Amino acid sequence: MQNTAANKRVHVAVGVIFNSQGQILIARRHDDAHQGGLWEFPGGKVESDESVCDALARELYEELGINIQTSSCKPFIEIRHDYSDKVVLLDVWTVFEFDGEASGKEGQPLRWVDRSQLSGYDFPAANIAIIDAILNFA
Ligand SMILES: Nc1nc2c([nH]c(=O)n2[C@@H]2O[C@H](COP(=O)(O)OP(=O)(O)OP(=O)(O)O)[C@@H](O)[C@H]2O)c(=O)[nH]1
Ligand SMILES: [Mg+2]
Repeated sequence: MQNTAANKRVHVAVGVIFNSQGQILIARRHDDAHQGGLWEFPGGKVESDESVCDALARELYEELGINIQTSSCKPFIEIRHDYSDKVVLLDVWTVFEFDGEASGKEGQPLRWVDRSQLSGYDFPAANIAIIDAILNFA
């Protein structure tokens, strides 16, 4: 099989996590990661044996040390984006309830920000549509 962007498509579970003050959690991607140095909403790749919500719960525990109930993730938006080196399907969910205090388990910087502050951070191109949806979210 050719090593094209199309067969490198990755399905990603992404969480827009709100705290009790309505702030949203963002994390800075490692410099050497794909889209490194940019800010992201936490999450990661869905494994073949997982539901998207199970994948999100696993990734949020691994990356942040928080626990979510799968009943507390709600579908928000799906974004397909073609980077020159890979195609991603970002399956974005909101999370309003979690246990524990988020910390950067992989050494990544974290910030809780008001949604009006999101425009002050650099995100991967696929995230523009996610941020628009957050700004229009009731
Ligand atoms: N988690 C996350 N990934 C994003 C966002 N926006 C975006 O384009 N991506 C892309 O989605 C892909 C997968 O995300 P990831 O790197 O978090 O995957 P992962 O946690 O499983 O990482 P790993 O490969 O180190 O195991 C990356 O190519 C990344 O550039 C976002 O807001 N959050
Ligand atoms: Mg990740």
